[in-house]
Amino acid sequence: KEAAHQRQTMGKFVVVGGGIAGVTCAEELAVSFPSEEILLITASPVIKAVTNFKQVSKILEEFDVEEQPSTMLESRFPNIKVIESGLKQLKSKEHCIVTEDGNQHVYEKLCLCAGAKPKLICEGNPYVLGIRDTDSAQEFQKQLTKAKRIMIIGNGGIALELVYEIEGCEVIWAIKDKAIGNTFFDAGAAEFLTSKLVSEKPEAKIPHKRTKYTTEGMKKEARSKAKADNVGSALGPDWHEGLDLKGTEEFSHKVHIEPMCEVKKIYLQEEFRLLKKNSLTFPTNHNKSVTTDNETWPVYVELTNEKLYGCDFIVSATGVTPNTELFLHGNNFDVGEDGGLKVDDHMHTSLPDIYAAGDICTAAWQPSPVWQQMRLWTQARQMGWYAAKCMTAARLGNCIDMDFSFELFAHVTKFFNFKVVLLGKYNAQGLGSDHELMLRCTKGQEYVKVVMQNGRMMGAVLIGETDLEETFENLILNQMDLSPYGEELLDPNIDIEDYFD
Ligand SMILES: Cc1cc2nc3c(=O)[nH]c(=O)nc-3n(C[C@H](O)[C@H](O)[C@H](O)COP(=O)(O)OP(=O)(O)OC[C@H]3O[C@@H](n4cnc5c(N)ncnc54)[C@H](O)[C@@H]3O)c2cc1C
Ligand SMILES: NC(=O)C1=CN([C@@H]2O[C@H](COP(=O)(O)OP(=O)(O)OC[C@H]3O[C@@H](n4cnc5c(N)ncnc54)[C@H](OP(=O)(O)O)[C@@H]3O)[C@@H](O)[C@H]2O)C=CC1
Repeated sequence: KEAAHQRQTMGKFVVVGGGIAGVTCAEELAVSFPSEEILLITASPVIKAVTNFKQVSKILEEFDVEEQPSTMLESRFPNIKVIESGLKQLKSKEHCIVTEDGNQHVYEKLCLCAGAKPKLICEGNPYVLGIRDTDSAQEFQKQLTKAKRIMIIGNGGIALELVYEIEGCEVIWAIKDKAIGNTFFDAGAAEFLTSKLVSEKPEAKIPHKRTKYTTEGMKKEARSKAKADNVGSALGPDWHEGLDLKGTEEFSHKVHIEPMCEVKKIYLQEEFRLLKKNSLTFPTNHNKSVTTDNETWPVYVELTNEKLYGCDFIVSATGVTPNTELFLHGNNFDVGEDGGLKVDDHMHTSLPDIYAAGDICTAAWQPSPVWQQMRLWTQARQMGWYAAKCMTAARLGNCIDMDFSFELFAHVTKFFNFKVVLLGKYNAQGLGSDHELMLRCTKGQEYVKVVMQNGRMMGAVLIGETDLEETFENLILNQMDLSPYGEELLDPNIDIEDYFD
């Protein structure tokens, strides 16, 4: 009977997910097959579009991101049809998917781009927030306007951005490591940035790109549906620019770092009262000694260093888990250690005619020695584009080489108002002890680190306006023997661009 309600539609190329990976994939397929209908199925009422794309160098790229109603995508690409409905079931043996609206769609080739969700330190606690999409960011902002003190757990991208942006609220930042920003920096770079964190924030920020949210005209009920299902697309560059991240107090910046610890236990107010333990006040420069806090807080966090703090709420900025659960049901996908769908060097999963791209997938090919997967906006775009190219080649029976963007890891972003460029094995990941570091640092201005192995450049961290990215990108790509140049490589008096011209 249910089947009678289902309208069977035929689709050749079907893409699931309206984030940057899915949209890029659908766009590229639409260009390759202009006379075919490409189906984009997405649970969120808005899609993410890349605009103002700029190739900064061979591999480094910059772009703006716009959140747009799906009709805008359909008008730009008349052969893309967006279906605003969550995917309910994947029947890989039958080459068919079922959406929540009850319809079935038969695919010839399918690309799964359903992203990831925050990996929270504990599920179901109303005082533990994760940040992923526009709705969760707005919820965070709403809670922050009423907060005097919050706790941030995690030491990656989101935590780094938040501790710098939040004003008028005490922030206790608990990290597992000795130094801040372990996913992006070593201790040296962390020290360079920490000095910026403890000094005043500058009045004028450097101009930069921002995410625009053009949600006007979007159906209200559709947005609240996405919110209830927690399936919005991930935020991206400068996501916090549109949000006023201010607590209840008048001071600008108050961050206390608790290094080398994790969360031991979280207590709600009543549980804490029964515990009959003392919590601590916010440590300040003037008062580093341990003092009992007399305030009552909605939630308390006990750390593994035995310190106990009360706060208004906790942000769990502790990484992401790929959204694979639904697809694994009844389908025997190979899954990576991080929970992503394993893909080969053609973005193909272990199941016939199913591809995956972006945060949902785990790169399971033998990577170039200077590339690694990170769940980033840029990689989501590159993977979505390349997956479409591979799907096209498979349909036409053509061979296709791995895209050049996977030759070298390259990421440009901004932390603490500094431009940050990461290239190759920027933290000597996987290089063992057989490598050397060269450093150049001018406090408050720039930090340059290169990772060398056997005289070859393997990676670099460039913080500030160093203008070195293009040259270093080339040096890493061409693996030239740089031993004759020694320390001169970072000599600020030598114009390195001319040197290697
Ligand atoms: C706060 C924050 C800041 C970030 N900042 C940066 C940054 O500065 N630079 C950077 O490079 N990266 C950044 N990232 C990471 C970046 O946003 C992600 O890596 C990237 O957006 C992933 O894109 P995606 O298309 O794979 O997934 P997503 O953007 O998560 O999109 C997944 C899509 O799938 C849909 N979907 C999910 N389940 C279903 C289903 N069952 N049926 C149908 N559709 C479904 C969703 O609605 C969504 O449209 C940030 C992430 C966050 C959370
Ligand atoms: N500017 C940029 O490029 C930005 C990128 N992003 C991206 O968005 C995604 C989400 O960001 P985010 O959540 O910060 O994820 P990240 O993966 O960047 O960082 C997660 C952090 O949480 C730590 N962690 C993991 N589990 C625990 C735990 N149980 N207790 C304490 N710490 C823990 C990790 O440590 P360990 O590594 O030791 O496990 C790591 O420091 C990431 O893919 C990130 O790359 C986000 C913001 C900005």
